[in-house]
Parts: sequence; C-alpha cells; structure tokens
Amino acid sequence: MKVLIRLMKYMRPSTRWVVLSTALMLLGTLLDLIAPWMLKQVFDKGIGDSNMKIVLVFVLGLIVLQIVKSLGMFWQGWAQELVGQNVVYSLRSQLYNHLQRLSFTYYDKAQTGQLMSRMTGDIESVKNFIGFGSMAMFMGVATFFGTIVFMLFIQWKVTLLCMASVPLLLFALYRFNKQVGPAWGQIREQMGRLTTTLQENISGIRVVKAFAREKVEQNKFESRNDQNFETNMERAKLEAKAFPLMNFYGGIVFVTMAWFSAYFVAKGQMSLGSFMAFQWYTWGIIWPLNMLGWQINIMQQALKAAPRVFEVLDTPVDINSETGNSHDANRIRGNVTFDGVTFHFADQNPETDPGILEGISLGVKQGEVIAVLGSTGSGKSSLIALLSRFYDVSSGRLLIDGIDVRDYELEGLRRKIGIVPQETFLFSATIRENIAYGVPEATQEQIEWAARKAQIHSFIETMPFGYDTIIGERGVGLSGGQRQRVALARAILMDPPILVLDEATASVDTATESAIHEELLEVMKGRTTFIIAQRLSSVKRADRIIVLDGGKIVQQGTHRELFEEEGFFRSLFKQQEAASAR
Ligand SMILES: Nc1ncnc2c1ncn2[C@@H]1O[C@H](COP(=O)(O)OP(=O)(O)OP(=O)(O)O)[C@@H](O)[C@H]1O
Repeated sequence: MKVLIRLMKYMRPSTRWVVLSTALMLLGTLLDLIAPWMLKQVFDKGIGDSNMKIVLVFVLGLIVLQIVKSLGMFWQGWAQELVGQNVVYSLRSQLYNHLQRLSFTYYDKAQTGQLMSRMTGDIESVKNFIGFGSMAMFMGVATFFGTIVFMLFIQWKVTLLCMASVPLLLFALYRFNKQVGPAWGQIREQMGRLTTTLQENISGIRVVKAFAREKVEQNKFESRNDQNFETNMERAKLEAKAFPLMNFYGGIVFVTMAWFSAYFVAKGQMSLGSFMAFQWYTWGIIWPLNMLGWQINIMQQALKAAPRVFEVLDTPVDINSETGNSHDANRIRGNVTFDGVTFHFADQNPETDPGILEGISLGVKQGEVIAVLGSTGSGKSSLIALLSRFYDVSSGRLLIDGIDVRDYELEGLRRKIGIVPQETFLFSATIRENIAYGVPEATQEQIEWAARKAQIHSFIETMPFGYDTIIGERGVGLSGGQRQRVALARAILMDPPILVLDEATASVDTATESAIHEELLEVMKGRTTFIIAQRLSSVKRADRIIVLDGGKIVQQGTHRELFEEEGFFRSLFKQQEAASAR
C-alpha cells in the first residue's frame, strides 16, 4: 500500500490529466451501462408495442452512444498514457539525478547491471501500471459495481441469484494475487542479475577472451537465464491455473443468469427486454473479474519493481555541500593540511579494523610538488581521494587554505582539483570533447595547449579527423598511454590550483614520460601537485617525497634526504637501479 501511495504522489503534477482520464473513463463506463438499458427499451417499448419509431430512436441512440464512447476512450487512453509517461519521466530523471549525487561509497558496492535494469525494465513496469493497468483496474471495478446497480434496478431477484458464484471468483482472484506477487518479485530481481551478468561480460570481454572463459561465461549466463525462465514458467502456471477457473466461474454467472432470467420471463416477472439487457449486463460482471487477473499481474509487477527504484532513491547522499558552510571554492590557492587524518571505508569497523590511513599529519604549501610513494595498497590513492571528497575523513581534518574541505561548496571544490586517475575513462565522443570535459567552453587554442603539455597534440594531429576524431567507448582506438595523456590534458585544461597525478604516466614509455615531465614542470608552476608514482624517475622533481606504509607516513623529505636514510625509498631506489643496470 505504501508503495502505491508513493507512486500516486508522482501523478500529482499530472492531476488535470488524471482528472480528465478518470472523468472520461467514468463517462465510458456510464455509457456502457446505459447501452443494455436502451436495448431493453428497443424490445419492451419498440418491438413489444410494435412501435418502429421507438426502435429507430433507440437504435440511433445506441449508435451515437458508441461514437461518443469511442471518442471518449481515445482521449482517455491518450491522457492515461500521458500520465504514465510523465510519471516515468520524472521517476527516471529523479533516479538519474540521484545516481549522479551518490558518493563513491555507494558505487564501490553497486552493480552496474542492477542499476541499468532498475533504470529501464523496472521503471517500464511502473509505467505499464500507471499508464494502463491502474485505470483499466479502476474501470473494471466501476463497471462491475455499476452493472450490479443497474441490474438490481431492473430485476433484483435475478441479479442476486446470478451473483451467487461471484464470491468464488473473488476468492480465486485473491489467491492468484497472493501467489503471483512473490513470483514477480523474483522475476524483477532475476532480471537485475541477468543484466549484471551481461554488463560484466561485455565490460570484461577482453579478460574473458584472454583467459578463454567464453564457455564458462556462457554457462553462467545460461544458468541465470534458466532461473528466469523457470520462474516465468511458474508464474505462467499460476496464470494457467487461475484464469480458466475464473472463466469457469464467469460461465457459471452467465448460465445462472440465463436460467433464472428465462424462468422469471416465463413466470411473467421479467420482460423480454430485461432478459436481453441482462445478457449484456452479465458481461459487465464477468469481463472485469476476468480482466482483473491480468491487471493484478501488471500491478504486482509494478509493486515489485517500484521498491527497487525507491531503494536507490532512498539511499542517502552522504557527501554533499549541505554538511558544511559552502565556502566559495574559487578562492582556493592550494595550501593543503592533513591534520591527524584517519580513514576507514564504510564497510570497515573503526573499532577493530586498522585504518586505511592513520594519523596522517602533513602540511603542503601552495605550489609545492609532493610525491607520494609506498608499496601497493599502502593508501596512496585513498589519501588523495580525500582531497576531492570522494570519501570523507573518519577523524581528523583535511584543510585547504585553512578551511575544512567539508565546508566548501562541493562542485566548486572538485573543479579546483585536477585529477588524472589511475584508470582512465574516456567517453565515446570526439577527442576535443574528451579533453574539454571539465571546461566545455574551452577554445581550440586552450585545448591544443593542454594537449601539447600532455604530449598528445602531435598524435591527435595524425588522426583522421584530428581533434574531431570520435574515440570509441572507454577510449577504444587509443593505446593505454595515449588514453592516459588525453586524461592528463583534460586535467591540465581545468587550470586547477591543485593537481593530482595518480600513476598518471605509468602507461607511457620512459622517453615520453620524461618529455611529459619536462612539460609538466611549467604546468606545475604555482600549483600544488601530488604525484603518486612507482617509478623514481617520475618523482625526482618533487619538492618533497612522503612514503606511506600501512596507511601511515613512514618517511618524509627531499630526494637527497630520503636517499641518505635507511628505508623504503632507498631500497626502491636500489631495486630500480639494479633493474635498469640489467
Ligand atoms: N572501496 C574500498 N573498500 C574497502 N577497502 C578498500 C577500498 N578501496 C581500497 N581499499 C583498500 O584500501 C587499501 C589502500 O588502497 P589504495 O588504493 O589507497 O592503495 P594504493 O597505495 O593507492 O595502492 P596501489 O599502488 O596498488 O594503487 C588497500 O588495502 C585496499 O585493499
């Protein structure tokens, strides 16, 4: 019920269309109820009294009535679809907007396939109910009760007698509703899992092929497909059992009506016209009850799909500007202070699990270039993820220009931090659009300037359409290093006071890396830069190097200072020197 009420709220902006559609539906129902009564007049007053004028009037009346009803139903269907589309439109937009605002903590766990299936199939199920099922159900109920009222007026005894089997029909419907609901719940969930399998397979197709796992993946998909097939067949079995039974009960209603009507006509307690009208009216009882089975299907599907959408909508946005004072980020110059920062991921227990970062205290001045070194998993990426508030610190403070990052307006803060992440993501758009992603209004000169700094300009020039070349999804068509350089150009173009390079040159050859670093020297001027790198060549120009181990800063100093100390830095240096000598 709660789900229904919540869905109804989405209809509020379309109130006038709901009113129009309901009014037209009621009008259609009323005309449907009047028609058999007119037929009764044809028999009783026309044929009965041999008055062909009355026959003609009522027959013409019936034609007009059908025309009016058809026109009404056209507009009713249109208005109803409009309501359904409006609901889906706002639900889909709301879901998409919410997905944009949810933090990394949510996406760390979310399954893309599940989200896709909620955004498409589940929302479509909701539309089918709002845009068609709900009104059809309402129309059925109105027709059912309206018919009974009309029949009671004409011949109440026959009406009550032929209603005797209706409770059986209602019971069959009640049972069907109870059983089909869980089946639809399972089907919606299975569709989500099926889409997840499909999405993961397509995204990871290179790994699948490289490890020759096509057969295994195929089996995985088939087993989920089978599950879905089985559940759908279970549901179909429920329908196959319930629908003929309902038809049978409906048949009983008809037979009872025919028998008792004939009996009452023979006894002179019912006119022939009423007998004919009852033939028609009986369908006003049987039809809604039979259709109710299908409508319950549509409703249950929507009632199981809607909570899946609401679940995402109800996930709180844990990182937003509302927690702070929304300081204007435009004033950011780039002094960064980690003040006793500790960080746990959401699924960790801060009481028992060691922090991903623990007691980090570090002051970085505007324009300083800081290299962050450490073995894999030591917390380097996590450290910089806190800067842009991809995650919030668990304790301690992270300040930029003396202001807690949580007190900045979030979008502004992120625009002031240019990040070249470990894994580059490029959109299926032109190279120009990809570089200008953060600054869509950038001029061609600015884009080319950034591309030159990232050592990618001359390569772009050789592409068939230069900066207008469309690169495939995720940058297919570019090598790993080229993709990384496009991402670097994207960050440089933002002209941010803080630049973060997370293994930003790991995929390029050493010669290109050194050229990029030459260019970056100028780019980094005046900007606070964090460089995460494994190669010492990438960090030799850093003003300061910090070494992380197990989430703690274990070494800190200049290249020379650290070289003179025993520790991670010196052993890394020796390892790399030995490797290059080989
Ligand atoms: N979303 C997450 N939830 C829970 N733990 C995570 C999550 N992401 C990373 N971790 C853990 O946090 C630790 C630090 O990860 P982080 O990515 O910061 O390391 P890193 O030093 O950048 O490693 P690398 O050099 O391999 O990129 C790792 O032990 C990792 O397993």
